[in-house]
Amino acid sequence: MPRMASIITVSGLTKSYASGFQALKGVDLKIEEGEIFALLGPNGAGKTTMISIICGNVRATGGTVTVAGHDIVRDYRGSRSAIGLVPQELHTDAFERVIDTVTFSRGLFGKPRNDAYIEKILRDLSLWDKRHSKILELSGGMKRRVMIAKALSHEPRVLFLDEPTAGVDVELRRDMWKLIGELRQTGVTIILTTHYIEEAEEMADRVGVIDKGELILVEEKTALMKKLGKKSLTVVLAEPLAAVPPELAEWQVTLKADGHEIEYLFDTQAERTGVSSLLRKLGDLGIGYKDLNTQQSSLEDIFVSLVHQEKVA
Ligand SMILES: Nc1ncnc2c1ncn2[C@@H]1O[C@H](COP(=O)(O)OP(=O)(O)OP(=O)(O)O)[C@@H](O)[C@H]1O
Repeated sequence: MPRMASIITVSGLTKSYASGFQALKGVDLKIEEGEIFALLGPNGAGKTTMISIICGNVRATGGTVTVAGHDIVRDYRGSRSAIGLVPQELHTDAFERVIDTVTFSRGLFGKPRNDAYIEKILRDLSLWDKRHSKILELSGGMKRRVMIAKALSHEPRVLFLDEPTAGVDVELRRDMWKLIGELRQTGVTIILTTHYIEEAEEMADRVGVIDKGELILVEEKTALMKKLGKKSLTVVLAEPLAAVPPELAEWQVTLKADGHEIEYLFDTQAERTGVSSLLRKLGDLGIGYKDLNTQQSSLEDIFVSLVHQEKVA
């Protein structure tokens, strides 16, 4: 990815709620203009807190944030007008018509009326034919599109999508992914929170993992998957084994499927993966096999092991 200017800079961000609970413990993060950044984390990790602070809906305890060069506290209006926020919950007046609610949203930011722009976003979001429909007449997917249209109505440079596909079916999720991909073509920077790892895997240029209020990792997605990617080799045995033979100790294999399969996890980046020596050893031991297959670990496996490591540490 070519180097781009940062559009959001978060420095030493902390948040303690009135209860004393520390939801953010000093987060530093730069978001580059034009990228799709996925913020991953388990429930309660602090994703919504962080987004709410950047968008000016929650006040930070410490640290600074700038959006498009505007400090979110000293220059709230400047930073807020650079941001479009698609919240988790759909809240919009059910009886209003699509075009009116989107036009009104733009007005809230004090932007002059621009019918051509509103038409463009409604067309981009496939809502133009529905522009005179009342929100309540729309399908769930269309309602989500209206929320995005509202968030884009004032021409923000950054779009936040908080759990854009929570609770939607697979088809609609794929639709949303396509749509988000198209939005990025318009140059808008997209930050999404998700706990569907597949979503990050599919969409993001970079991934940040937040856990217990700390950003434990920020990395380009492809580099991350390459670096931490593991493969598993499954050996389907001709005859089941009751236990792993001690001779296989150095490979750290596990028995699966009632002793019918051996699973071996290996590092794809290692010079010697140990696969061929393992198979040779099986031959030496007279352990026959019927089939072999390998599987690349997903971002999900990486995420689970990262968050798990944190818990153990
Ligand atoms: N107003 C509040 N007062 C006290 N604690 C809060 C408040 N809002 C959030 N928290 C706590 O802060 C932590 C982080 O919450 P946050 O909503 O940011 O997490 P999240 O990563 O967005 O999780 P989810 O995916 O469940 O939305 C949670 O433990 C939550 O209970």
